[in-house]
Amino acid sequence: MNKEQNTPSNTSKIISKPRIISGVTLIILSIVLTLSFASYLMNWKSDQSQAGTMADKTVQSSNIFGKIGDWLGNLFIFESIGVAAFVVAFLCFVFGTLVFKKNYFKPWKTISHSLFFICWTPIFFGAVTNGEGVLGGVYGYQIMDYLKSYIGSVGLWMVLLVSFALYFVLEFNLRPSSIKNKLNDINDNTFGKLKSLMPDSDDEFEADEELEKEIVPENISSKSNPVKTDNDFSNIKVTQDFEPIKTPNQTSFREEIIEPIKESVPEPIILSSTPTPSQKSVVETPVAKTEDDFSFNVEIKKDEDFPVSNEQQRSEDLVSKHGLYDHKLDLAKFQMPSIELLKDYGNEEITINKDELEENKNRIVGLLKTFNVGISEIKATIGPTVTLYEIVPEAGIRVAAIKKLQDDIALNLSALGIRIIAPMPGKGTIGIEVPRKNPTMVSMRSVVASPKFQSADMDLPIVFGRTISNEVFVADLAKMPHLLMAGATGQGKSVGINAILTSLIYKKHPSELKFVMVDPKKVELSLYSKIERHYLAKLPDTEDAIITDNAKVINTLNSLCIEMDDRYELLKNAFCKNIKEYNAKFAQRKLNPENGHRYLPYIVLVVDEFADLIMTAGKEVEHPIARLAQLARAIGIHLIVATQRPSVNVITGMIKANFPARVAFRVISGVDSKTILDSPGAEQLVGKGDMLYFNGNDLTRLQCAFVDTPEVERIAEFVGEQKGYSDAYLLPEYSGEEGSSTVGAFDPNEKDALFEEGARIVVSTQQGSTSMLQRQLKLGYNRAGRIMDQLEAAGVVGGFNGAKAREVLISDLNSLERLLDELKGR
Ligand SMILES: Nc1ncnc2c1ncn2[C@@H]1O[C@H](COP(=O)(O)OP(=O)(O)OP(=O)(O)O)[C@@H](O)[C@H]1O
Repeated sequence: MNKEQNTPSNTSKIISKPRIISGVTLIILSIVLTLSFASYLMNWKSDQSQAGTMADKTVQSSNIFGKIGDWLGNLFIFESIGVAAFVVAFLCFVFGTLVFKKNYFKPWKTISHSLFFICWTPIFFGAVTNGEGVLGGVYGYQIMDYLKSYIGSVGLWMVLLVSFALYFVLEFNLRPSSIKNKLNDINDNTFGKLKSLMPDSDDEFEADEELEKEIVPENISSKSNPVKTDNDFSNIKVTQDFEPIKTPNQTSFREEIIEPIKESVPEPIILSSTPTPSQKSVVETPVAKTEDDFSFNVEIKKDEDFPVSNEQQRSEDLVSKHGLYDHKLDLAKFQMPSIELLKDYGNEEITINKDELEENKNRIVGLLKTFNVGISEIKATIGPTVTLYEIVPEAGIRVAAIKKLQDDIALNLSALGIRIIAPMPGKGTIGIEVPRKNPTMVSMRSVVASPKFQSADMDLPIVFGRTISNEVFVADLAKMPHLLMAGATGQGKSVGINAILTSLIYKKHPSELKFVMVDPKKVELSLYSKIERHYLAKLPDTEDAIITDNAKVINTLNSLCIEMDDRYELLKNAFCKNIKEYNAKFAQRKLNPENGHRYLPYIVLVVDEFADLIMTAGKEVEHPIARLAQLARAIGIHLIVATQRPSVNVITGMIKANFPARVAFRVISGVDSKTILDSPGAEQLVGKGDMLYFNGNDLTRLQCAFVDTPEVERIAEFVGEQKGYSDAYLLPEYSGEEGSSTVGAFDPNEKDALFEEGARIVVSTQQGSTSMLQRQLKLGYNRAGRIMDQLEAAGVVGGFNGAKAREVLISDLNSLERLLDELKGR
């Protein structure tokens, strides 16, 4: 079963009948065995002579359980493992309690301890008794005899002692440091106490009796601090697990305490004549007694003085036993894709075409001169697609004057893709980006292999490509936190999406990341179906993880909203602010899976063609997308929404406001560029992956890395062929909401109370718009949508029309009133 996907909900505490029966049976059996064994040990000599007389009624057994008890004792103790048979009885008891779901015992730990004693004790008693009596049983005697014949008595004892010592070291994970600390503790607790009660023989100062009386309780009070702490902890559980709490200062802690007291002895100064209980747990620094004869204590509380909560203790125990939780464990052998799967497109060195550079420079300088713009300096930076010419204008020339010349310069340079950046942010220059005649392709392989990406310490690193100064550009999707992509057809959008997905797959283990893929074009993302059981998420009971049907998108988006709400609940219960903190806490075993806690992978929703969705499903898609975009960043759900048509009815204000990070490939018009980037420029790009990235503040021109379909296919195959989870990551179930389905016939009984009022508003304004109804009637979207559907069923408005308002079928209020009367009569 896929651990990751199956969140244990609250385990039922109701115990089934068969469990009760088996639990009681095991516990009774353990009692019978214990009593039989004990009784057998007391009477075995007499009872053994009656062996084989089970059927003979005249023969009596002295065992408390009669012949059966006798038989059990004989079988387990004499013929098998001697006194270690009690361990078997104990195991029955342990399993009995486990069946009742009582975790008094840790099953594996108990079994391993028991097995050791079942093996070791008979041999030990075999060696001690030299086979006499029943303490070692036949097994103990024979093994002991066998070992003795090979390694002699000394060897046998050495084996027994060494194995016992090894058992302790391994079972209790003893280390020299912890043993030393333990010994120190014992030393301090016993000798230390005594010592503190005795006058120091080295001390030259001879304390008079009265003074000693005052010092003694003080010494105890100071020194009792560690002792007290130990006792406190031992109430919970004394193992080396507490070492982290004890070790830091305990030894030095005591030294610190003893020192000042010793020093204080020669002077007639007393710490505190009446120590209060609270003073026992603090470090006390004596300060010289003043003339006024009152004592003055300085307290510095140490970490170990504060009680450790049960929760914290539990998680520390778990971590020391099992280590941190490893979310990769389910797919521990999973291999991240190698760089070799990406195609090497050969030399990507940028070649300098001096003639082209010189020519462009002369043109720019000449042109600016004709417009009376003098230049004091010009510098060129060559990138993969464009060359950036940075101009330092002569003193007194206004930037706006140069900006106005943008079109003239472009015309003069007879090239597309001129972008003027005036002024260059952070520099006192004006930038002119001119596309190169022979651009250099940026391969995915080169950017993935770059140290910048390899060493990127980000939650969801994405390598987009290279900047115009040929620098690899890496951004963190988790920080964006959602990305809106637009670009006219054939300008590199799909390649861009593949570059993003590839970057994430190269950096994230399947346990850390899941994609929800929406592909209305049906072919763009189909390659990723191979990685369904590794990286994809889907709704339960759906066949394909990649969603191509718009109706299913609505369910998936709503399901993601439920997942978001669930995750917020988990974060709230765990007192965490974001997914990172939550997962860290989970790894430290501070969150109990029995309370629904689980490791949360990031979820990235990729929508390849958003326009198509908005056109067919309108608000039903817009609302959950906006909701996710507004709220989902903290809980690790990030959206990547791409569209060919960046028009305002696709990228609505609500969507735009929630997607601060945007990518624009070449678009058709300046208006489209403004819609996506809030500024012109994207219409000037040269296509083929030439893009602008806007992160809310800066606009960066990039050449997107190129990753071809066969490369993606190879990566998907490489991942898909490896062992995956049993299924895709399952999103919460979502059964469609009312109003989202098809509209049936008008039912007057189900008519909304505001139906008539709504109808009048629609007819009087001649607008079949749900949001208008929402505003006018001050309703929630769902109710307004329901009224609109009833209006449709009643024939007041036409059918759903994408993002557009519905057609109003009734032209005036008189006709409407007639219709309403008619409906009432039905
Ligand atoms: N980063 C790039 N580097 C080089 N060439 C590219 C790059 N991106 C795209 N191209 C070229 O442009 C072509 C079209 O790219 P792509 O399929 O990504 O366009 P698109 O915007 O997704 O188009 P559509 O919306 O119609 O699917 C590619 O086949 C490729 O030849």
